[in-house]
Amino acid sequence: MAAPRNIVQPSLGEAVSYSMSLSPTNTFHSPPPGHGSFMTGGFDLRAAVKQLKPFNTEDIKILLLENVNETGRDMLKGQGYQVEFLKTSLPEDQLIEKIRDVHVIGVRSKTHLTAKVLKEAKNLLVIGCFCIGTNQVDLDYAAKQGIAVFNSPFANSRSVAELVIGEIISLARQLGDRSLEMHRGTWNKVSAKCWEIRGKTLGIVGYGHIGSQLSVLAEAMGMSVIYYDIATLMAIGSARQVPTLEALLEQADFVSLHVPETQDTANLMSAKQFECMKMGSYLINASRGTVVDIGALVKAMRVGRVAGAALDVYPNEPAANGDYFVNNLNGWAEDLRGLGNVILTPHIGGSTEEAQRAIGIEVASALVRYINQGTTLGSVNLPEVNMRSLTLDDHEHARVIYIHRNVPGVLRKVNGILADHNVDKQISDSKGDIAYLMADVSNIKTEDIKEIRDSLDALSSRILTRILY
Ligand SMILES: NC(=O)C1=CN([C@@H]2O[C@H](COP(=O)(O)OP(=O)(O)OC[C@H]3O[C@@H](n4cnc5c(N)ncnc54)[C@H](O)[C@@H]3O)[C@@H](O)[C@H]2O)C=CC1
Ligand SMILES: O=C(O)CCC(=O)C(=O)O
Repeated sequence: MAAPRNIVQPSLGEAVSYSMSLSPTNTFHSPPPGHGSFMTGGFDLRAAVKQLKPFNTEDIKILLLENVNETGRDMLKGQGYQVEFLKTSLPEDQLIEKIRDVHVIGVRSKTHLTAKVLKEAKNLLVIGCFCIGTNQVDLDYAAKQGIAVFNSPFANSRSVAELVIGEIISLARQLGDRSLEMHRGTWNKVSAKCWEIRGKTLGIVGYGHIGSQLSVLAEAMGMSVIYYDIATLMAIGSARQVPTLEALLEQADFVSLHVPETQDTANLMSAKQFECMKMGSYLINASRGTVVDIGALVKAMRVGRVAGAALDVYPNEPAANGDYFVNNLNGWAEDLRGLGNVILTPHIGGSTEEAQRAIGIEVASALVRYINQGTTLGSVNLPEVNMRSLTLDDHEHARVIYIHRNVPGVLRKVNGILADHNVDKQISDSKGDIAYLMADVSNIKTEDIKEIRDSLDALSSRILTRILY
């Protein structure tokens, strides 16, 4: 069982500001800040939001890794937080050194926030994954430490789907090879084994945000779409769900993978699955590197079972740009580089200006909301609890946030502590072993706040107490 953490609470001080500016040229495919429920957390605010404080905002230390977009950086800096920004990920030893000190960390897909790393993060309140995938974070461990995790669930989905459409055509026409040959000075005009994609069958594995978006685009290009998913999902357009992965592999000319990294998806495409694929079919993987057994893919390509592949993700990816796509990192790298009609990209599926700007804003907004207001709306590892913001009309109010182990009798004890105060509103929810309670208390004096905090901290169920006022 995780021990309760003692967050170093920054000193009492000035209120925080909720202002932010946006470039008028930005296009958003996620709801922008200030748009309906996005910033207000589902509530239509009629009165001015009260700026809550337990801290000087400049006491909040944020570490942003992996070149998080400037929209997100600016928004966090605009709050007055201390923001350190690095373009790359960090090796584990350096990450551990840095994470000891910070209240917030922002990462993308390459920074592994394992239990070993998070154990050292004594002050960490919240993690922002500026991407879709959250497999790089030990979500359970984080929850047990009371560390909230937020991501951006669909802001780069369209970018991935568009990349895949480009790759389907490129593989069918062997564009990568023709272009390489021309770069080397060779004119090689061929039509053998080059195809139109019209009328071909695309098999999508994982029909979530990206898979379903790809389905729409592929049908618009004249393809037939089938999909396999562990959930029964509504087909979009004329797409058709098939009952098994094998059924999909037997029918598809192009197979595109869009599943998350889980225990079940490790080596989802292995020797047995390649044998089920049609002779001369194509594979695209822009999900996670662990989903494909690449050694088995190389073999399937050498015997012509697979006529081309586009890979955007790899089991081991380097922390920074450079000459890293070699066997030291992944044992089969040279084999892949030697094969014809293989498109290799450095995990750029979500790397567009549009996606990165939208992700920056979406995740930074969630972080600001969590730090300043305590609402967990959109958290991937804590129960989602949302309460309307305190307004300027709410004098002498405090917002009590108590993250605790989900064990019997806690609410009775918490309500005992709050019993002599006027609890205006209270919400509690649980997710597995963890529960999150928020209560707005009125007619409260500064000395009451300390007493409430000390009493809550003394409960055996406590993971983390925060009081915003
Ligand atoms: N290459 C890149 O830059 C990017 C890669 N990704 C990756 O793509 C993945 C998918 O993204 P979304 O579509 O947004 O996720 P999503 O969560 O919306 O959809 C995933 C779908 O996969 C299904 N699924 C899960 N396990 C499965 C299994 N064993 N077999 C079949 N279906 C299974 C789920 O039921 C769900 O419908 C992400 O988890 C991430 O790892 C996401 C964005 C960018
Ligand atoms: O762009 C990135 O850093 C990661 C994209 C990705 O794989 C994701 O969003 O899950």
